[in-house]
Amino acid sequence: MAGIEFLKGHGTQNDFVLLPDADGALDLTEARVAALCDRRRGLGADGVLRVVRTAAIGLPSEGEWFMDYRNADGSIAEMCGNGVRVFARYLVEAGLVAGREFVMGSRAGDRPVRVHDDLSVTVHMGPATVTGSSVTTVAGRPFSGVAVDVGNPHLVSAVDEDVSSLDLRDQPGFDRDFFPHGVNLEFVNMLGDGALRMRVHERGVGETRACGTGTVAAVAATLHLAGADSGSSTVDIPGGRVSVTVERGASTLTGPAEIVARGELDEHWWAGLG
Ligand SMILES: N[C@@H](CCC[C@H](N)C(=O)O)C(=O)O
Repeated sequence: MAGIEFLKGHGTQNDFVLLPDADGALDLTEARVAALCDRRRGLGADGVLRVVRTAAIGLPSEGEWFMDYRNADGSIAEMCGNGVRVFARYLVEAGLVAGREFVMGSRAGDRPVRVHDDLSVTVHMGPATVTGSSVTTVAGRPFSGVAVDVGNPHLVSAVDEDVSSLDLRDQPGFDRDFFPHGVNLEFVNMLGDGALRMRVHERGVGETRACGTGTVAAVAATLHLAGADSGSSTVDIPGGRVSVTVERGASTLTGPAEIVARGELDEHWWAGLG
């Protein structure tokens, strides 16, 4: 029985299983995504990127290819900034796009990308919009934060202590009335010259080593706290470094994209997950 093609990749160690599925034939249930992402009973990943033609998924986009993103728990999210870079590199290397500048679809809208000669990728991430303020609690301690919408929801807390000292193993508390669909929680140290250090607890995943949309949210939030609405910054996350520019109504994210492995899923295992 033929297997199902997969690739494994990561962007600043935010890791993904890619499932090439041009015609949208895979039945990608929540249970299958959760099993694939499980680091013991599956391949292990923070999320799944289904590579599907826009025409096959039936969602609006000018792009030929659509990033159908799922979190490790099987939930659907609107956007993934690290995933988009890995997805773009895959499209280029698989010869599925002409050239290195193209538009990809996502549930948060179209994302123009450019794959550079060194295979890092710049993504036009759209607006990063400050939507208010709220509070998160880590181990019972409250941290106030700036809420930012980057197509998906974020709450960014600038903290005085070194972010590496925070215990993010458990789900931090947040206001479910403010974030009825959940939220990604970023904790940030401002290092001077606009540089940031960040850790993140992602909706639908837990702590990850990087979150691309989160880095854009972090730059937008810290600019907001400084009374500005545009600027550029590097953001250091446990998995590496990205560069972010935020302007009024637009933002870009540049960072690495790696493909680590490719292979076939066992079809009996897949079928048994239902
Ligand atoms: N890791 C991603 C964000 C993935 C989606 C997020 N967990 C959500 O539920 O909104 C990134 O790199 O942006």
